[in-house]
Amino acid sequence: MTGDRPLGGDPTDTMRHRPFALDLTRPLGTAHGEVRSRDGFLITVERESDDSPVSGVGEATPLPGWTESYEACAAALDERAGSDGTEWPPDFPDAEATPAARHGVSLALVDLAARDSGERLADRLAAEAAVDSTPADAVPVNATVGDGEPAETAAEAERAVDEGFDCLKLKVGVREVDADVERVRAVREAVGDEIAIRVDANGAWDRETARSALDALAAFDLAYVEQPLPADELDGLAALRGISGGSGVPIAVDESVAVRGIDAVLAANAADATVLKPMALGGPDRALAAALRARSAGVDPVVTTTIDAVVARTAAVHVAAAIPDVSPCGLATGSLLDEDLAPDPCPVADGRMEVPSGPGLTGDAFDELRRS
Ligand SMILES: O=C(O)CCC(=O)c1ccccc1C(=O)O
Ligand SMILES: [Mg+2]
Repeated sequence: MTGDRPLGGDPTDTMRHRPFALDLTRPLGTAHGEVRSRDGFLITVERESDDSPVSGVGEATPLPGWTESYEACAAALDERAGSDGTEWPPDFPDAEATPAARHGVSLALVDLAARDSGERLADRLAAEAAVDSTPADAVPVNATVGDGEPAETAAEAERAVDEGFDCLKLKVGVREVDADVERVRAVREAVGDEIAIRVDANGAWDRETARSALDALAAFDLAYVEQPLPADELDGLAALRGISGGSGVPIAVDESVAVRGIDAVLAANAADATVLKPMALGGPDRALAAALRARSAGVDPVVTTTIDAVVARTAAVHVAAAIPDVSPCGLATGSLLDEDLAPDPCPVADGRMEVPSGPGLTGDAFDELRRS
């Protein structure tokens, strides 16, 4: 056990979970393999101690590479003591061993607590983390573009820009470096110089390949290259950064944070920016804490998900809103899912996502989910 307690939690809370399975509209090609479907658990918690029952909802959608396996997540949720409300406090899922399970449980509890006190989830999280500025009402987001042929990738990028995105994230590392360079060139030519372009290699390259990729990609004014090396290679990542005479392309980490933790990443000086997935870090509270630690170390935090369903995506929007002046986040992924648990309460317009006004995640909008 990491021993940390969730926000909220009361002896009269009862918690339940049920499985769901959602397909993507089409597979998202990444160097880590194709993401085709998202299987997870919806978690509901209810407090029935007084006349006005309050409820909360959470989501645990594991993705190996970032979180525990589906089976380990299921076991952590099944085995959690106190799920019938008779034993409290329950064994809380361990943030390092089962981050997705902990995410689901802690989200349900903090949603309940925020609904109980009439606060937006973002406001509740910011207050608990002692953030002194008021969370935003909208957060900037990037468009997510999977692997594909250069013309296909450029067309998808152009569509995103037409929809109002001014920051694009392209998956790379599925193909040879030369082929990826042509894809990035095609996108830069298609969208012009005003659009921010990020690329995400998902740990595909070794040090030599990464160095030549960064040298070749330096021509395209990239905002950053995400996870150019495998998660564990913190020293290699530090060496790739501009400060040590590299290509000048900023480096972001993602898998490294999930695998090694934010403190190891910061101590190693491994990154200019850090991607933070609440599902991989054990919950919205832990993701916000990591973002604030990164920010104070001069590392730019970016909130994304593992293509989560609407409950966890909405929670991630609240986390992003609680980070002062957050950079574009990878949260505009609802359209990648063929179906979802509930209608999306966060419209995307002009490259920004609206933060629901609450209380909790989104007022009463998930109530039907809570009852199901
Ligand atoms: O950051 C984004 O734009 C969307 C999230 C994303 O790319 C992703 C989705 C599923 C699994 C891994 C990743 C990733 O960032 O590597
Ligand atoms: Mg990534």
